[in-house]
Amino acid sequence: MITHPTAAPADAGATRAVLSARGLAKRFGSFLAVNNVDIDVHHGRIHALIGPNGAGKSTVFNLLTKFLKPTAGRIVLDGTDITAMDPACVARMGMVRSFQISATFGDMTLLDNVRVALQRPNSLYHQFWRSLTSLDRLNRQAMELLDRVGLADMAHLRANNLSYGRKRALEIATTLALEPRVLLLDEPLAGMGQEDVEHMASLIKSVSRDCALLMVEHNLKVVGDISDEITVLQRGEILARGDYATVSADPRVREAYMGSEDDGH
Ligand SMILES: Nc1ncnc2c1ncn2[C@@H]1O[C@H](COP(=O)(O)OP(=O)(O)OP(=O)(O)O)[C@@H](O)[C@H]1O
Repeated sequence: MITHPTAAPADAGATRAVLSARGLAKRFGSFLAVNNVDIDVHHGRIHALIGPNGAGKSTVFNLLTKFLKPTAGRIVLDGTDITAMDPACVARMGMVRSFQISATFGDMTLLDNVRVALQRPNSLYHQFWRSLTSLDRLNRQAMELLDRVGLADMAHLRANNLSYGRKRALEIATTLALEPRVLLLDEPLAGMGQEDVEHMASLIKSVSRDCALLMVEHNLKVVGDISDEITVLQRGEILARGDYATVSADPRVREAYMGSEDDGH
């Protein structure tokens, strides 16, 4: 079945979207980079934003995370209109963006990296920081997060000593310290070898159980394996959306990717 680009997905009403955008548009001068994009990201689900180079994925990502101001449209987070809010404000509301910059400190141990993240103002654990008795709790929590991303046995290594893939797993741990309601990942698999890709893909899947997750990703094999819903952009507009079987069978999507080097299959 091919879904109409502007129609809401069939099961969109089943759970309320944590993050929702309607009629999103972005103009750079006279160039309309994004036009009339609707998107819903649900708790416990992975929504992948895909499309050929220049389709508008990063622009939509930056609009949703408030790094760009939309020319038109509305963005709602947990029922609150965040269209006019700044990135720091939406971060405090639980929208966490990862991978646009490295979030780790190379000279610090993995444990300290996660402890720093747990002490950030928008971390729910910040409140424990001041009291000495809370240090045990902080350490325990940091170790739990490292364990969750498969790095517990390296807790006392310096982050600089990690492989690229493990650094990114550490970034996930520091991101989780903020207890995101919505997690936005910008090309989380970029530059990784196959083994790291598989580890990161299963990590993303496991993380998504506790939040609403949106990722921009070029690796279509992984997108197909772990996404619950996919939005395909082309020239700034929604070309198709639905589950992987739906969008991959859509002749318009196939045509959009023809000749593209992005297909991870
Ligand atoms: N700040 C800007 N000023 C002018 N044009 C821009 C700006 N940012 C993006 N664009 C243009 O908007 C279009 C969409 O770009 P965007 O980076 O969102 O695409 P993308 O799908 O993320 O591409 P890629 O997969 O190559 O990263 C492109 O034509 C790009 O040149």
